Amino acid sequence: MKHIEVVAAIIVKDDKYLCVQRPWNKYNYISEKFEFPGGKIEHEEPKIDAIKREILEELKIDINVIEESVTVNHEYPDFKMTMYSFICDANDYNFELTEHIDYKWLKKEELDTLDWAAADIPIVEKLMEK
Ligand SMILES: Nc1nc2c([nH]c(=O)n2[C@H]2C[C@H](O)[C@@H](COP(=O)(O)OP(=O)(O)OP(=O)(O)O)O2)c(=O)[nH]1
Repeated sequence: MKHIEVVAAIIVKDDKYLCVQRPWNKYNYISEKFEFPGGKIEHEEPKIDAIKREILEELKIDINVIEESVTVNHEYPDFKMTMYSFICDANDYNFELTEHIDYKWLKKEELDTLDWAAADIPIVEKLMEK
């Protein structure tokens, strides 16, 4: 089974977390689900470079990586993934959605109100217990 490595940014602003909604996808289990912005690591790319690159591409903002958070290993029906998550902030939060269809800034106790991609559940749980 295909194995992908993904980086995800947990972007924090005033104690709220940026949650973004994926567009429609042929895999119904990730289609229109909420996630943390990010994407696949390129060949031999350092993880910090990957997350900064993905957020610049997806949201058009420059983020600061504060610390690494949970690493999730998850198996979907069609592929396996390892996802590295990072707590991040930004100097300018004026982002543009270039790929996602919606976003929400939520307080930690509100995070479980969204329909998350299954791989994100361990990250959400960790944030909620902070
Ligand atoms: N970025 C991100 N991807 C996630 C999360 N949760 C989750 O299951 N995924 C899955 C969805 C996708 O199958 C995969 C990330 O791939 P992607 O398609 O967003 O990555 P990419 O931007 O590099 O896309 P592409 O170049 O292949 O179009 O990881 C998450 O919180 N953030």
